[in-house]
Parts: sequence; structure tokens; C-alpha cells
Amino acid sequence: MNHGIPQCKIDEFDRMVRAFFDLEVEKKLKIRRTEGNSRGFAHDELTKRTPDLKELYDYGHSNPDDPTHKCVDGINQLPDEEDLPGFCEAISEYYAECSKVSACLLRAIAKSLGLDPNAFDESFGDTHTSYLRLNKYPVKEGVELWSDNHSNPDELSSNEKLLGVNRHFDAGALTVLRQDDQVSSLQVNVNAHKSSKPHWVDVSPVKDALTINVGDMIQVLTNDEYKAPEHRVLASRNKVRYSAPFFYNPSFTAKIAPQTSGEGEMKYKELSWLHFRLSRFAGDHADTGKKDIQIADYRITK
Ligand SMILES: O=C(O)CCC(=O)C(=O)O
Ligand SMILES: [Fe+2]
Repeated sequence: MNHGIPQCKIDEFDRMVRAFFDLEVEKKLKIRRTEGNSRGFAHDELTKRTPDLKELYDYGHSNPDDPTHKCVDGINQLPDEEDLPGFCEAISEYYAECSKVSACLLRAIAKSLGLDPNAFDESFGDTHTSYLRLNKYPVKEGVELWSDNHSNPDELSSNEKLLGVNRHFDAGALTVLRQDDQVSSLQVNVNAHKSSKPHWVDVSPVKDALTINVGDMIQVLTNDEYKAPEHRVLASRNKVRYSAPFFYNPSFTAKIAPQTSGEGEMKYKELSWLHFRLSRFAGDHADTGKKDIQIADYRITK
């Protein structure tokens, strides 16, 4: 609510998201993501090495002068303008609006901790490496799709693995999520930071509101004052669901370390966002059997 994004831009964006997924599959496959380019269309995404039941399209930051960005993120791939007139304009405008909302939230978070509102700016600024993802969760009928309260995703049977998106923490700083207000299937594990077993609670959409999620980088920057929630998406059972998370990410030169106003002890060692992103990205695209990198790997233990 009160996010400041003009309703006409949201309406046009929503229309384009649906029109994009309605394109013939050949047109979407022409702009498919590849191992060397993480931008574009995919229907074979893995989260925690399990297949997600969805189609997606990723569109990200562009900084053609930065060679690092090219090798990490690839290049945006857009459908032909004749196939989808107005798509590029609608998503780039919505992307810019989400960047503004995120920068504003970041300042508010810094302020809430007694820090200078611009305390986190140097890790983001104009070279933030954010991206916008469009999701379509198709209807999956006829199977018992999930069961609750597993502590270890590897214990799930193959049917139970049929989630829209498996349990995870968002790796970046903030996620600005546009949810379909007709379908509720996003869930948060309210016990993620306790030792008790998972307890999944619905994060139901609220009309005209954006859902804001804190990611791992904010958890580190705020020295655990803000904790990233673990979440997942159930497969859609009755109705197709669309969603669009905008992932607000630091710049690739950013070194992320706790920023505290007082004498408090630092709970994390400094980490490189570029290194973290590269490691996570490798995990989402390959089934190597190696454990994903986590911020817990940077936690300072006594
Ligand atoms: O579709 C959603 O509501 C959220 C998706 C999500 O958590 C993600 O892509 O990281
Ligand atoms: Fe997420």
C-alpha cells in the first residue's frame, strides 16, 4: 500500500505478464535462458535442487560498461516487439518503479536502526544488480502435492516435491513482490529461526498491496536485526497463479558486512555479493550434490 507506483503502470505490467506467458511456446523458447545467460524464459528452474512447477522469465539490470556483470548475469532477451508490442516498455518501467520503492525501503531500514539513512547506499547506488522475475504457476491436478512440516526437503517423496517453489531464503537485499490477488499459495515458515520444526503459514495476497520480503543481505547488513524469512510456494491446484518478484540486489563490487550504530558484536564476516551470487546461481542450475552457500557460512562463532 502507498508504494507510489502509478496504478496504470501496474495494470499495464499485469497485462503484459499474462500476454507474455500466453505466447506460443516456440516464441518463448527462442529467448530461453542458457547456462551462459541467466536472463530470459525457463520452465525447468530448480530450487534446492528440486524442480519448480512453473514457467518464469527474468529481466535484469543493464550496465554494459561492467564486464563482471556480463559474465554473471548475461543479457536481457526480449520477445519480438511485433509479437508483444509494449512489453519492453511496460517491464522496464515497472522495474524502475520497483528500484525506487526498494531504495526508499532501504533508507527506512537504516533509519530504523539509528543509522544514517544513506548508510547502505554505497553497496547499491546506481549499480545495483537487481532483477525482475515473472512467474506463472500452472494448475497441477490429481496428486497430493505437498505435506507440511518437513524439516529436511530431502525427506520429501517425489509427489511432495511438486511445489511451485521449494523452501528458500531470498539471497539479495529486498524482494518487492506483486502477487496475483486471486490465488493464495505463498507460505512462510514462522519457525525458520528457531530450532523447532517448520510451521508454514499463508501469506495471502492483499489487493493493491505489494508483499515485501527481506533477503539474506539485509540480515547480514543489519546484524540479524532484520531476519530473512524462509518461504515457499505451493503448486496451484485450482487456478493459474501469476507473480512478479523484483529482487533488489547489491552491486557486484559490494562487500557486505554488518553496519551497527553501537558497540554490538559483529555476527557475520564480510562477504562479497558477487561471490555469494555466483555460488547460489550454480546451485540453482545444476544438481551437483554440493550444499548451497548460505549466510550461516559467514556467521562468526565463538
Ligand atoms: O511467487 C511467489 O510468490 C514468490 C516466489 C519466490 O519466492 C521467489 O521467486 O523467490
Ligand atoms: Fe523467494
